[in-house]
Amino acid sequence: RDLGEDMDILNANYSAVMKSDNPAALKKGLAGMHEAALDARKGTPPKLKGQPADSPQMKDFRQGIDTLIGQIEQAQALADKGDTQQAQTLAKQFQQTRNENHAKFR
Ligand code: HEM
Repeated sequence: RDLGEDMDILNANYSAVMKSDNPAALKKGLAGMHEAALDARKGTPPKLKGQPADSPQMKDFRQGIDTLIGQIEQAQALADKGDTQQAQTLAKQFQQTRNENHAKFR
């Protein structure tokens, strides 16, 4: 899957997460985001095409994805405890991670 596809999957699941009004839908959306983020981690932004995988910018890109993955996992832990409200509050913060990284890499 290419990075753009993973981003579209992230996006669709993020909408589902923010709109979800029941724990099952929330968990499903978070799981979808997690899977897409793991695949995105293997990708290369078109802007960085041709760079070696260990270039500073590529490392920074993966760091950004890792930040998102960490946040998703925190939200999953809350959702698993039944803390739906808290999980959604945390999910709002994904936006900042998205925006910061889009400014750099998109
Ligand atoms: C909630 C988190 C995020 C959402 C919902 C999201 C959503 C999107 C969407 C909808 C696109 C346009 C995809 C397309 O061209 O079809 C995109 C592109 C992109 N995003 Fe994200 N994104 C998120 C987080 C991130 C993070 C954390 C990074 C980097 C560390 C990132 C890097 C990129 C890049 C490089 C592109 C351009 C891909 C391309 O043109 O092929 N995104 N994103």
